[in-house]
Amino acid sequence: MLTATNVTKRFGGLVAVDGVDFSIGEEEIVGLIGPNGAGKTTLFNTITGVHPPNEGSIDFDGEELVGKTPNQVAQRGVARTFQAVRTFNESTVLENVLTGAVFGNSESVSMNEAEDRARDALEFVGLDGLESEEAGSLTIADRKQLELAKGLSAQPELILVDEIGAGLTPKEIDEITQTIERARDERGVSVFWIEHIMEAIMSVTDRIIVLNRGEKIADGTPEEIRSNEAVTQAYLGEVES
Ligand SMILES: Nc1ncnc2c1ncn2[C@@H]1O[C@H](COP(=O)(O)OP(=O)(O)OP(=O)(O)O)[C@@H](O)[C@H]1O
Repeated sequence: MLTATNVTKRFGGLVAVDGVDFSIGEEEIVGLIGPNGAGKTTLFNTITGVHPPNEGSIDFDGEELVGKTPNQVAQRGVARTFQAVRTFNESTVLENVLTGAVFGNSESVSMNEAEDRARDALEFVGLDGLESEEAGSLTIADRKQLELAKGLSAQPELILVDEIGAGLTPKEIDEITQTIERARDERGVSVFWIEHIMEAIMSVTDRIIVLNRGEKIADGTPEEIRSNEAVTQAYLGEVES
């Protein structure tokens, strides 16, 4: 579905992402981990057109994403949730999801259809009944589910999830993990997921990609990553520095 080749992103003299190759398959949940500053968010930004790579290509179902604007990438079927929750707090829960349903779809969607998709996404994440609440009044956990609903309302083929577990209790992390797994199982969505909370990412991913200082240092099943020497060293380096 998505095949990235030699993706490189520089900021001045800093190579934030350095010649990275990876792929995401149909209905696959792939984790993206690595110490702080490893280049994870930058890699997401290269996919979504926010920071196009200086080199490399990103093929999505036979189409080149490099050169497309963030809007075009979204409309092509790649949704994204953000690390810092970006809800419009004064707007209602339904209005928040409507923005995803209207702007994320490639075909032009009527307002009625957008509202149906938004309500459906809210039901999917368990926020039905809260449509008229102000988004700012939701708990952190519910605001994270709302972020997922915004992404899913665009009916994407791939959703990029950025550190959705931060600040949640173990039970809430479990719930959000289940929503992500159901998105794959029931809606056929592929997931590329940055997460620092290892238990969450180890439990549901098919594969994990590890970045360190911009380079891909491992790509394998959770079991393989757990016992990978280079990965252990990268995280130890982080603790020591
Ligand atoms: N817009 C930017 N301009 C300049 N440097 C940047 C920019 N965005 C990121 N960087 C640098 O690129 C490197 C990779 O940062 P990035 O945010 O991608 O890492 P990360 O793995 O997502 O880290 P974290 O886990 O802390 O979120 C860092 O050294 C960072 O300072």
